[in-house]
Amino acid sequence: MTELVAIDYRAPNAAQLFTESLKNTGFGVLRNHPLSQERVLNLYQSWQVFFNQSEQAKNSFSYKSIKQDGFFSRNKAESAKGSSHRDIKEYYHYYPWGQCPTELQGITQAYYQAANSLAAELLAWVEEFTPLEISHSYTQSLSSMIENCENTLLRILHYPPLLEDEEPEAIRAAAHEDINLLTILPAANEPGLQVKTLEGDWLDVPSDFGYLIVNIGDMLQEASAGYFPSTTHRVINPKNKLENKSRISMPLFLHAKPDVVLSERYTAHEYLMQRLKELGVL
Ligand SMILES: O=C(O)CCC(=O)C(=O)O
Ligand SMILES: [Fe+2]
Repeated sequence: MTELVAIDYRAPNAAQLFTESLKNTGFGVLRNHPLSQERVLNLYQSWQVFFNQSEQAKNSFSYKSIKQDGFFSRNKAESAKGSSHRDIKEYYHYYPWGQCPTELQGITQAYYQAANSLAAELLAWVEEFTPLEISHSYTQSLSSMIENCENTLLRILHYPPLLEDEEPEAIRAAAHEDINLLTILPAANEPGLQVKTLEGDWLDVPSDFGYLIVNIGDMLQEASAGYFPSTTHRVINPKNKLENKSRISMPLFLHAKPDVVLSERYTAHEYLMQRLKELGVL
């Protein structure tokens, strides 16, 4: 794999091309997809206003450890598994049942629903093009794993401009794999996302505005006995002063219902709890 090519969501063979890309690289990039750019841009701008507030104002939405909805300040941000530094970021975990600033509730919920429906459709594409010998071992259909799941999470991330008082080894998001089944992520407003190739090189993910980046998470890797690889990715720091701006991004993490049996080793709930402990946020 040397580059990721964007697939037209509306092409007749999109489902097949997309699933092949996920299988071969852990990532798929879609263009011409139904999540409106205008809506995404509006959310970036509105959440930037939220993040520009004082710590005190933001902390009135502080997350609660078990439920995990709400604001994670920079000094509570997760450290990637195996990393000894916190990522240089702050973020908000939005669930339709969770806390949300009133002025952001309407647009955020509308986006959550649209993104959740698209993610469900993409999971159905993956299911359709899973070889039978692999899908035989799914304990239930992929589509039924997510039905009415309340754990699907919209994370709104803000990576502030660097002040140069950060720990020297800390980066915006250290190398990690996502926990869930599938992640869908509109291109952020600034570059920085990189994916690790099978050969171990870091590759820039195309960040043209309007692209949708999709990746496999650990739960789908676990449920498919490794057939679909959960790919390592990271967000690097701005390369120079000119690039040293706020960066907003908005992944939706599609989750399996807690009681879904992923494999002989884990239910979705057991797996999630183990991973949250590793990230230092439980
Ligand atoms: O900010 C990004 O582009 C990616 C964020 C990410 O990988 C994550 O939050 O899991
Ligand atoms: Fe991630």
